Amino acid sequence: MTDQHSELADLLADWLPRQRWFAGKGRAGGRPRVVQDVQLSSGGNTGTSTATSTSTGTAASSTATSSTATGTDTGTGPAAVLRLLVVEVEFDDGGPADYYQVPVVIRADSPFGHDTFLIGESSIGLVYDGLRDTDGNAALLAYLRRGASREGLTATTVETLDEGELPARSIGAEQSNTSIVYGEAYILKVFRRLWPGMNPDLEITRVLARAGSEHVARPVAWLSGQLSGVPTTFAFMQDFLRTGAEGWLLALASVRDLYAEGDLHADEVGGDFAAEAERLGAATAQVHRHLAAALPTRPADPAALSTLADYLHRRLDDALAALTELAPFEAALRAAYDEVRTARHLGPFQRIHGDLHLGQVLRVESGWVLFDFEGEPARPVPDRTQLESPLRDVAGMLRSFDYAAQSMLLERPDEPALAYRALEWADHNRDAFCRGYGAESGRDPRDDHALLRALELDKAVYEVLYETRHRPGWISIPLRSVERLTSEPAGRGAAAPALEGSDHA
Ligand SMILES: Nc1ncnc2c1ncn2[C@@H]1O[C@H](COP(=O)(O)OP(=O)(O)O)[C@@H](O)[C@H]1O
Ligand SMILES: O=P(O)(O)O[C@H]1O[C@H](CO)[C@@H](O[C@H]2O[C@H](CO)[C@@H](O)[C@H](O)[C@H]2O)[C@H](O)[C@H]1O
Repeated sequence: MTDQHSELADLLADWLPRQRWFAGKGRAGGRPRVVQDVQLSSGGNTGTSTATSTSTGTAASSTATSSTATGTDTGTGPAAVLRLLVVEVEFDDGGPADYYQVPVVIRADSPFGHDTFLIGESSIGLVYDGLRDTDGNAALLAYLRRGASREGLTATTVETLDEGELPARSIGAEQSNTSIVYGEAYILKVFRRLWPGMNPDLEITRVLARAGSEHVARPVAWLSGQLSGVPTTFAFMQDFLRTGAEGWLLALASVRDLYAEGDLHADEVGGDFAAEAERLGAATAQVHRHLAAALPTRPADPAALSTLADYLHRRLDDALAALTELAPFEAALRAAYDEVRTARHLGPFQRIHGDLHLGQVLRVESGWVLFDFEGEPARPVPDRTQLESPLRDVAGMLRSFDYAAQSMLLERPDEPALAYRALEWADHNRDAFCRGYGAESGRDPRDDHALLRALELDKAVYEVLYETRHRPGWISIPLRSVERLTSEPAGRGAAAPALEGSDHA
């Protein structure tokens, strides 16, 4: 590390743990080291660039070109210098190091009049979070537009990007990554925690777009580099769906309606969400069908189910080691996981979304669009790209209905009537989602009750950990669900009749 990099590392040691996307909270030590530093703009430098434009064959971009042009990158970006740092963070526990992407803008002085985006002051100048800095955002767009390639960091575009003025706004203070919206035309997600290899969000979205799915936003560009010698996705740009309404907010509006109507049931209030939940179930099933057709699958035979049960036990081991709250439920959780070994499962294991919830879906005019196919951010990427039961996504969404209803009770804990209504709202929409999924896939997920229940429990266990780390005030939501689901008799919910000809493994 150069002196300059040591200085930057010192600033980051203080700044990184305060970022929502920093996954090392709770791990002692946390020593950052700058392992890559690529200058993307300099207001007049002369690095060599290779412009690349390839066809991804996406549904909506049949005119995508395949051309390569080499030239000199004159660094036509703004005067502020954008540098893309990759930072390795080692911990005292001796576990594997984590890698983070930290674009920074170095400035001689502040144009902002505040230091909200300031990482710190160093001998080379003021160091700003490059994704919150307007010049940094502009430089990143310029790099993508040019299809530039510098020091192994290559921008690939599906087609020429809109050349108009696209003012940037950054979103994602409370997200796993940081996204920048450009003029309501594009959204660029810059992956914060890096794992070697292609990011599953890019991989899966491209597969679905190529298959003609209406349930993803069109991929338009990405930025790839190297990590540990492996080609790795650094950022991913898609069409911005400007009229999209987030599923989570729509669901909350519906819950609010129900809570406001003292005497009415979930299906009687104006904001009933069930028709949307049903459509969302159908969209999810269609996405699963496309993924099963385009990517590898494997039979969900007893060996695969046993491996899955072992995996659920291991996740529980980790959660129990990290916190005490789940200990009272351990025996019941393990019993539920063991049921998976002899569960029935129609259809193969396949690639899935991996972290599906109401905050990962947008309602546009034509229906539901799913995004963020990255899987659970806390899981290592090689783990997230395993072939899995599609019921994991169903379970994720069922948990989300529970969250929507329960989150609004957090501020009104002593109202039993509302608590009852929350359960009613969640059940009503969970049923609708499963109905929609079943109508599209030919099998109602509730037919695979043992597996669905185990996966819901696994998700709730993950959520207990997630909330402990990120939103301690919300931990009661998944904990109560663990309590409720583990006290359910094993057969509940299996009542929905299996469809004719169902093949039960
Ligand atoms: N194509 C899109 N069009 C409009 N908004 C989007 C699009 N993709 C994502 N978003 C919005 O951006 C936010 C962040 O996206 P997400 O993929 O969930 O990032 P993260 O990985 O950081 O969680 C989401 O809350 C969503 O509302
Ligand atoms: O969206 P991310 O990929 O960052 O997912 C993580 O954060 C989610 C919260 O933002 C978290 O989801 C949990 O909270 C949601 C409500 O905020 C709820 O709808 C989900 O059902 C619940 O799991 C997600 O688990 C986490 O991976």
